[in-house]
Amino acid sequence: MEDEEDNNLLWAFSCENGCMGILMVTCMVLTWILIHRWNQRNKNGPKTWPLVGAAIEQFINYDRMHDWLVNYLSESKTVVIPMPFTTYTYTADPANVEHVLKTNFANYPKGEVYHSYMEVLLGDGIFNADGEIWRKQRKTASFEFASKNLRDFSTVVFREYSQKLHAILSQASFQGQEVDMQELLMRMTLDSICKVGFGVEIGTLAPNLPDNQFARAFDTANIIVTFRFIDPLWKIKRFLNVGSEALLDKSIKTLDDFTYSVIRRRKSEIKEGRESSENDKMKHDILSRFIELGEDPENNLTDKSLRDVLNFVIAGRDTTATTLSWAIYMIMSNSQVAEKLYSELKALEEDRAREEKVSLLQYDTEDPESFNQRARQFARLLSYDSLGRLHYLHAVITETLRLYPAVPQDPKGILEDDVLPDGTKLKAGGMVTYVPYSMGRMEYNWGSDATSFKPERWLKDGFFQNASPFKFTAFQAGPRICLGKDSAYLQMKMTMALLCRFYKFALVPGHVVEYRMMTILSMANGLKVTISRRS
Ligand code: HEM
Repeated sequence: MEDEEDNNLLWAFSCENGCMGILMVTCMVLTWILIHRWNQRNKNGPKTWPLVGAAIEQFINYDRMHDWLVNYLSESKTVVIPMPFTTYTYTADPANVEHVLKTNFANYPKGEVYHSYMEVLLGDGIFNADGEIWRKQRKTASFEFASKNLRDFSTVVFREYSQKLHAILSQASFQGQEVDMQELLMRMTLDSICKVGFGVEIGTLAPNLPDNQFARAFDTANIIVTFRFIDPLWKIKRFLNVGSEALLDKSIKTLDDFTYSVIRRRKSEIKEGRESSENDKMKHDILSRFIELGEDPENNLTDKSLRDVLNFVIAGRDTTATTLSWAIYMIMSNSQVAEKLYSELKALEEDRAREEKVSLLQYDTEDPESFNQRARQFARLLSYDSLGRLHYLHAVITETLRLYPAVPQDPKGILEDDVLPDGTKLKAGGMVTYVPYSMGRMEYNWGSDATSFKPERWLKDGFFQNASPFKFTAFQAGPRICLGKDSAYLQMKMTMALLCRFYKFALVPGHVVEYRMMTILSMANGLKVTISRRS
């Protein structure tokens, strides 16, 4: 009996001690958390929690992450966000951006992590390389992109595909059908970049909008490698070859089969062309030019490095299509801009007809035949030089990129500890990200009307004026500035000129336009519109 009482007493004591212990630990943890939170009362950026940093808040805001950053960056030009095991620094300050992208460029590479995630798709291509490998490719590619041959060839290709798009829209307008502009623009830019890059016709913009194996594999691979950045299990899945990684493997095989067969075909065509010395068989696509350069052993271009022409497809396709989608959305939402643009295009049409000594064909907006003929005539008048005269259109596209940059945030690795011009300390191994989406919306960068869509801000006496590339960062800046910028403007201006001269767009009622959280600022639900014809 006594024993039993002793045991009960012992039990009660140990329970009491246990409870006290738990209580003490709880109090200590709570005090730690309270001190941690108290110390942050004057801190810029999101308030963090011990160990997990700002991960919870970032996770909750994941789908609206770009606007989440806008809120913090409008309070402070640079914010430092602790995360589990690392720190992310985001900046919208042009001085800091110049430091990262130019002044101390060597300290901020794409980095090993990016390279390992993207290698399966991009190999060691220009978009995915650092150091000497990147430098060599940049030199060769810059030379090619500056060539008049490539520019003339691109102009012809972009005109041809804008016309194909015009024809699809014409049919939809006569039949009163809704279309998803983003989907059509994605098809157009894929077809045209495959033509410019590889010299092949993949035909996804044919009137019946066919399914295409290469296009599907390309989209799937692109989505899955992007998903790797937020999928902690991708390496295990890859090792086991299951789930998304198995699908990626299959898609890469399709892309490789296609690319290597084009390389083989193009090589033999070049050889045949030479043997028969038929100059008209000469090709101006990027792949053909690289094959020719590869004949010089100094350039050391293997089939594997020729396959990396895919980098240009990745770099140029979605960026151009999403920018065009947002530009059309901006024009729909700002009718005065649409009208000003229409006037500029009508004036150019008349000027060009005069210059070419042709009379403009009469047409009736209710008659498909004459309407389409006049559009074809206008397209023929759109040359590289005449597009250069469209200053208002240039401003419309640039203003779109200011508010809806195709690459909304661009992270860089940090090789060594550094200090940004505003005093922010950066630790080696972390990430620093310049944020074009936020930069375009900051009053401290663009004045009190920063969030308004105003193409006029880019014009002086009717002429387009550039801004510093460290403030307008849609194309990056410094030694790695986008190589396809001029080519992208050429295609966007060609397409917009033809579409905005002949059509008015209206959003399908109830259609919600919002971005999808991806590396490219695409529209989550596409851009569903109805189209009417203009006189
Ligand atoms: C609106 C259209 C475009 C936008 C907004 C855009 C934007 C960008 C940005 C932000 C980068 C830097 C990416 C990074 O390093 O993380 C980049 C790089 C690049 N872009 Fe573009 N781009 C566009 C169109 C194109 C086109 C049409 C091409 C080629 C056909 C192209 C070729 C490249 C290449 C090769 C690079 C890598 C340059 C290097 O690392 O040295 N881009 N672009």
